[in-house]
Amino acid sequence: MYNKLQYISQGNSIEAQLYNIHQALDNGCDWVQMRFKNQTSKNSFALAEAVKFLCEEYLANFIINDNVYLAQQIAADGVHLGLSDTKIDDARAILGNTKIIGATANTFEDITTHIKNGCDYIGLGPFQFTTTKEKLSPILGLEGYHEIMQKIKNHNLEIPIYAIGGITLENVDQLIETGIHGIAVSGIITKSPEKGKLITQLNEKLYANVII
Ligand SMILES: Cc1ncc(COP(=O)(O)OP(=O)(O)O)c(N)n1
Ligand SMILES: Cc1nc(C(=O)O)sc1CCOP(=O)(O)O
Ligand SMILES: [Mg+2]
Repeated sequence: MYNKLQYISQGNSIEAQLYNIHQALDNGCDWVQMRFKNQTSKNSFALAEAVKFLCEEYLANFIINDNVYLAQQIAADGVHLGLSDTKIDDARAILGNTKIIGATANTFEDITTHIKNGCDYIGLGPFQFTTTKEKLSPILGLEGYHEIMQKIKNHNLEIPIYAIGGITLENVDQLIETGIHGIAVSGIITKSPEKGKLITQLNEKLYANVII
């Protein structure tokens, strides 16, 4: 089973990214997506190497946003690809079958296409407005999640769905009720002054009904 809480990294420098990722790991996150936009290859590689080392130390999953070749180069656990990024089958050909490939969806049709193309999980969003990402797709809201999750059930599709976009602690129970597998969050963790408490609360909610 994939972990249910994915932290998407933030920070405008290598140092800021590393600080934020280290804090998230140290306070209980076990899945990091390194999202470091508009950087030189040298900077991205340097950060990725350091994050890989950290994630190994904390036994956390480590995937990279957008950059399939970087994920291959540093042997990350996988990659997350958006609707305008590298195609899933091309990424699979590069990374092989053992790596995680996540894909962004905004509609039920996006999800069925991604499943056909062999992705491992879906990031479905945006749930609500967020300043973390520019050029957001149409906001889904709770109603959008209910509709799409219902269609997934009706078509007997099985793939982990992660809600994403402006999610706060207060949204998590209602999102879980729609049938999502987990959440991918950035701002609430980066900005939290009490990361340990927040991540514990998020994990308690996300794993409340999991029988081990
Ligand atoms: C888990 C997860 N879901 C969605 C996204 C968004 O990916 P994308 O649409 O490619 O946008 P950028 O993150 O690249 O700006 C994500 N990163 N992670
Ligand atoms: C990276 C990303 N992708 C989104 C999408 O809808 O595809 S929303 C988003 C931002 C997630 O960060 P936060 O938790 O700070 O809103
Ligand atoms: Mg992308």
